[in-house]
Amino acid sequence: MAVLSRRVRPDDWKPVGVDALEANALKVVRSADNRSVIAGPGAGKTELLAQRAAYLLQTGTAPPPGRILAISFKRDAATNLAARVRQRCHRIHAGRFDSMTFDAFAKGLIDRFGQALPELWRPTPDYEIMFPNDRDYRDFLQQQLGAPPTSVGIYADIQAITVKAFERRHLVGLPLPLEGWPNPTPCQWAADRYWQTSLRSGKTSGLSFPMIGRLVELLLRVNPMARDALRLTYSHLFMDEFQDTTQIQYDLVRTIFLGTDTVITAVGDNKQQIMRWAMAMDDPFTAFDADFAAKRTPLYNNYRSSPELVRIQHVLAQALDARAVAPVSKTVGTIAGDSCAIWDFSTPEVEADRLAAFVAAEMKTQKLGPRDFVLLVRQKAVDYAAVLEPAFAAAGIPLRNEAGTVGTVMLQELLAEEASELVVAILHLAMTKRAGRYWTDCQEALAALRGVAPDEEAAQTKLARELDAYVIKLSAAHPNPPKTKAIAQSIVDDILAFIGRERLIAVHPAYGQGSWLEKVLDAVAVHLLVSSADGIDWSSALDAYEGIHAIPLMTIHKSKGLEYHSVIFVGLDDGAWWSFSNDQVEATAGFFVAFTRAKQRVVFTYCARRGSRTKIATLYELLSKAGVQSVRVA
Ligand SMILES: Nc1ncnc2c1ncn2[C@@H]1O[C@H](COP(=O)(O)OP(=O)(O)OP(=O)(O)O)[C@@H](O)[C@H]1O
Repeated sequence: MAVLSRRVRPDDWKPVGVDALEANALKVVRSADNRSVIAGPGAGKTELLAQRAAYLLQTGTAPPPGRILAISFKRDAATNLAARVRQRCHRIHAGRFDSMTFDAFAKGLIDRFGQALPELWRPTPDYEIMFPNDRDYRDFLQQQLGAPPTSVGIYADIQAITVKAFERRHLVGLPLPLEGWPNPTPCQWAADRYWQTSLRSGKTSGLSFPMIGRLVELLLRVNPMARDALRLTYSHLFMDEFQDTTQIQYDLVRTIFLGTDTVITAVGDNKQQIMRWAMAMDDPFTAFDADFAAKRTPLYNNYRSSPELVRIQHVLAQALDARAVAPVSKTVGTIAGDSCAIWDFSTPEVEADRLAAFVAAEMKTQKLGPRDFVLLVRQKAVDYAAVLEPAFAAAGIPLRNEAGTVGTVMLQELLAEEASELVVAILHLAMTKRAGRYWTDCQEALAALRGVAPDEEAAQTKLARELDAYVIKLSAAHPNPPKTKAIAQSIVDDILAFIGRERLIAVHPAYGQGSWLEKVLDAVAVHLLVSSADGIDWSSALDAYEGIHAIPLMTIHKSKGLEYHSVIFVGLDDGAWWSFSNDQVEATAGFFVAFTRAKQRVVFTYCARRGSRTKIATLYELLSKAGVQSVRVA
């Protein structure tokens, strides 16, 4: 698609890369006020943000040196949005679009300004990121804490604090008091002890992401210079998947941007709210509309799914929101036969064989690739992978558990890490034929790392020569993919030395903190070695690294924001949905998210050996109401 580097008059601007936007989407793209966009799956919410970025940058409505900040919840959602903007905008424009996760945004701020926090709340500069779980909180409350001072309360008061309430209500539930809690209640005393232990008990502080969010909010509340710097930097703020915003994140946005000229666009879908367990607010849109005087704008189209799937989706949507409006599918149905069915199997092994055969046949007859399919499960993907993987391998389709870990890093996260992307791009350029696309990627990434602007021609040419010389040397040194961990490690180290460790850290501050860069680089080497097995050539090894020829297996949570031709949901049974009755709304929302990832087909599988279907009878009733049939397959 053609991208513009010159400025366009707002009246002449046209959507880039799509034929048209629906009327309301276009209004939001061109809006100069705060907007909340609540719309169903596939309505083009993320696309709307990409188009709005193009509009603001190409028309000069967001003039330089101002920048646009886009905050997403998941790493791959942030990378996906950045990629859509890069496709639609000239790199001079796309360079002013910062797309990151909430956690990365908060962490970047604490890394830059954290030492300006008052001593009581100041972490050590080399703090570690912690992921405490219920057991850790229970240990702290019941084993480590002991009795409070008599002025605060008695031991029984501490014992009465539930683990769930401790984190979400007391530890990070409210903005932090600058001077600490003057007359603490037993709960506040316990929270204070946890904070002080985390900040100061070891050589380095240990902080969870919610704690970092609270510290940043405090930092910006009491440090007007840092706050003003952000307000001046960002003329526009986008928030994707806003339904999953936590109170911590919302308070942070409010502290930075409330009452400023920064124009905010928040998009999301309440029916896809599946993060309440992770402290998502009950109704962030209503709070946002009230605080920021945001104008709510609905969207009515569905650009992802076929008319038949949109019809079934609407039955599910109404179970979550009785007032849901039926969306209009803008996609043509392309498959013969049922768009959705429940397939019953006698055993998980038979199920795996039949699914593998089905996918292999569909790939052949419909000319689909393995990445047009996804195997979704509710949780414990590893257990399902153990049965599914051999069956798919036997059918010639590698299966990849995206939630699996490489070293200490989750595979899905590793692939979105800048360090991993850079190493792979340089390897493609050095080791494979027809690597033109990687040339541009490498040149742009290196220019960004070295601070070379796109219009500095002499510096760009020098960089191109250096890159050229380096890839020739690298390919001569390693004609074949690595056969040992030591060689894999030495390739990664060599590339890092060329890129410049310090430069990488300067541009991506997360790598300068703790041992994260080492963990990522180790995972890159391990994954490179695993992908190079069987003496294959570089091109196949790099394809295996990126999983290009593998069918992905993932949980519903990991599938948010993604889309596939066919979704195969394995295990629609009480076993997988054991907690259904605890939070029926959130579980149904999860079911809705899974269903709505499909463009053309959804298959649910059931196998009695994994559980019955009485606890989740409501889900079966919904499917039946939508006319979905159960079929006994084998
Ligand atoms: N105006 C449009 N014209 C054509 N295709 C579009 C348009 N808007 C979005 N799409 C396509 O429709 C699909 C869904 O869009 P997008 O991912 O932006 O939806 P979403 O509302 O963010 O979905 P979800 O909430 O389910 O993640 C994508 O493949 C996107 O490229």
